[in-house]
Amino acid sequence: MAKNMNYLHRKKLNAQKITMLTCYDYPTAVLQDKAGLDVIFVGDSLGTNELGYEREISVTLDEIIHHLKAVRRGVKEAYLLADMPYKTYENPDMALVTAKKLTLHGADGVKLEGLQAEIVSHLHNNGIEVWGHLGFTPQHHDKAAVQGKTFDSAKIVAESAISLQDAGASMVVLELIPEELGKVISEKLMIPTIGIGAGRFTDGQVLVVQDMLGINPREMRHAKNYGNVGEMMLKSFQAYANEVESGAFPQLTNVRHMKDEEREALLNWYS
Ligand SMILES: Nc1nc(=O)c2c([nH]1)NC[C@@H]1CN(c3ccc(C(=O)N[C@@H](CCC(=O)O)C(=O)O)cc3)CN21
Ligand SMILES: CC(C)C(=O)C(=O)O
Ligand SMILES: [Mg+2]
Repeated sequence: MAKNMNYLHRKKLNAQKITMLTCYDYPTAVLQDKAGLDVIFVGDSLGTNELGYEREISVTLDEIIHHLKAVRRGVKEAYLLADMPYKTYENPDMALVTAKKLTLHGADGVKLEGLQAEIVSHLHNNGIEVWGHLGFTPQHHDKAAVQGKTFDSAKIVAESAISLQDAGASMVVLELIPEELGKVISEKLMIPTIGIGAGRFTDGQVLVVQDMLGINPREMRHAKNYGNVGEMMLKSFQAYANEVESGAFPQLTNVRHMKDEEREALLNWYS
């Protein structure tokens, strides 16, 4: 049976870690689903990692939906989450229109950034599963920096997480915060926390797929490279180009031939 919110909450109760990755295309979705990932996530990091924009705020709702539909076709078991893009949840009504479009196109839940308790409760009251996102939030912060390093700022993040839970959020993502704060919030909340650069003690982890595959050349402290896929792609592209130029590809095994009489007819017609 496909994974639902109940499954994710039960994992926290059983002290089992929740696994999550971003995903922006069909073939990657098929592989992540086959690998048994719990949550497959069409984030607005689509913009910077897949579409080549400078910032996440350039991503439109139509672009998220375009990729969400492709990912949906590949996901059978995992929970499918989609980000609400920048400026698409400015008030409760607009947020509900956006969230309904995303769920209509296959999202099991939607995620939004910041302490938006009124919007979270409106979506929750309308049957939408809402994920919060606190700490460093790319839609509101220009430059990546760890949030909640002082007691006062940490308390604000922790209290915001509690407010999101009280407003009806089902899950909360914690991005770029000290490990101590990630631990405190995860212990305090009933709902599961998913960390990215938030230390070892959150209820689950998420990474951007290009970072963990080694496609993104940028080294980031919070990420880990699990396979030099970027290097494999580069080598494959170079080998292909070299073989086409040298005539080594294609070979006899790659081609198809006509039946004798058809070939004869073609050559007769040609000459
Ligand atoms: N490729 C990619 N990976 C991510 O993890 C990611 C995205 N894109 N886009 C959306 C957000 C933005 N995130 C980011 C963006 C930048 C840093 C970064 O510059 N980190 C610095 C250290 C920052 C600090 O410690 O203050 C680093 O060197 O790791 C981290 C997370 C996480 N998310
Ligand atoms: C970094 C994660 C949490 C995210 O929001 C995204 O990839 O868009
Ligand atoms: Mg995002």
